[in-house]
Amino acid sequence: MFKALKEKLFSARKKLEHSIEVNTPAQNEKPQGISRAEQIHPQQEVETPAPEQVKKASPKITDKIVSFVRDREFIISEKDVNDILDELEMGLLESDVAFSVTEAILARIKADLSGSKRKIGTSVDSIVRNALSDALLGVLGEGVDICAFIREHERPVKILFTGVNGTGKTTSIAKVTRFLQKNGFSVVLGAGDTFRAGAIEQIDVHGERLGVKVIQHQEGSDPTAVLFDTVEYARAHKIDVVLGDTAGRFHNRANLMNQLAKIRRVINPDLIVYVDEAVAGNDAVIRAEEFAKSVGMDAIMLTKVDMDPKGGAAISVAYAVGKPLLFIGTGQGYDDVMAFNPRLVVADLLGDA
Ligand SMILES: Nc1nc2c(ncn2[C@@H]2O[C@H](COP(=O)(O)OP(=O)(O)OP(=O)(O)O)[C@@H](O)[C@H]2O)c(=O)[nH]1
Repeated sequence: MFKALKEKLFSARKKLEHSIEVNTPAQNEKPQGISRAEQIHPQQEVETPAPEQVKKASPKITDKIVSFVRDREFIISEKDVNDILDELEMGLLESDVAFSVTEAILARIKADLSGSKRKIGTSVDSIVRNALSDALLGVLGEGVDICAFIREHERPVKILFTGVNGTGKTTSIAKVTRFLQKNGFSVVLGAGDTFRAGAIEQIDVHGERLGVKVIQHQEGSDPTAVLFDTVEYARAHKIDVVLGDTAGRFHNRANLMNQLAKIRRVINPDLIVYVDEAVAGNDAVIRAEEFAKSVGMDAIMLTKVDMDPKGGAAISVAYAVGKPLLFIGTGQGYDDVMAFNPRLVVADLLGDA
């Protein structure tokens, strides 16, 4: 996942480490006797003992100087990081990370690194890695534990899927069904996309394969009525979760937008999940922003992450919209779905997974 983005982050990480390494004493240099004091950078205001004093120093004094040297701190200058951050900025933008998100990542790294202090003996690698990790987590947010969310809410929990046509919404509903089943929840599906020809049949096929009931009406019927019946069915059969399909829509289609407003009013969903595809890159982020402004959403699902080496949409969308990325689709099979866990994703991006 995110091969290109990983390479850019890796390159920036190594260059930052090198820059800090050459401008402050090397991490692996162990203070060796008294001569170590002489290696201290002259700007660091260390009172370097005169060589003759050092020669005469008792072992105890020598130990003290060595430990003093080891505990010295070196300030990492803005210069050490600036050039590399310019390069990282280009790399992030090329990977389709949104401009505002790129700026937020860079600002955080800069704030964390420049002016910070590095002690002799601390690893440059961990300083840089932590700065990148914090910056990425800052834009990815905390994520959502969907299973905990369902447990904490009154049943049935109503989750509505909406978004742009043709991005894999129906397949995603099937994948989430499988995910919830594996986590011990019962599911009923509502065929609320009554607008697109074939959509009802498509979700019906998924329902049959997954062994879940699909509530459906005629093509062209009122989706609110379908979803209302789905919620009633769930109540009557003590089903944990209602997953409601809705017609894919663009924010400029007034009739479909009004329909969605009606569904929200009547069904009162616990979560509205906006679905779009990661391969759309920055366009997906812009669409999500527009959708959030015009309709509103509670969480996001990005499909086709497996086909997107850049990773920009997945990194950007939660920050851009101010809502968590809930799931990512990672293939065409029912099991190809991951609950989005920012910490695991960052560990993977920085090569620690
Ligand atoms: N590689 C990959 N393909 C996916 C993923 N999610 C969906 N697809 C594929 O995308 C295609 C379209 O998915 P559908 O669920 O049929 O969506 P749609 O019919 O285009 O339209 P809507 O349901 O309205 O979004 C199908 O071939 C899916 O298998 C994913 O995460 N990765």
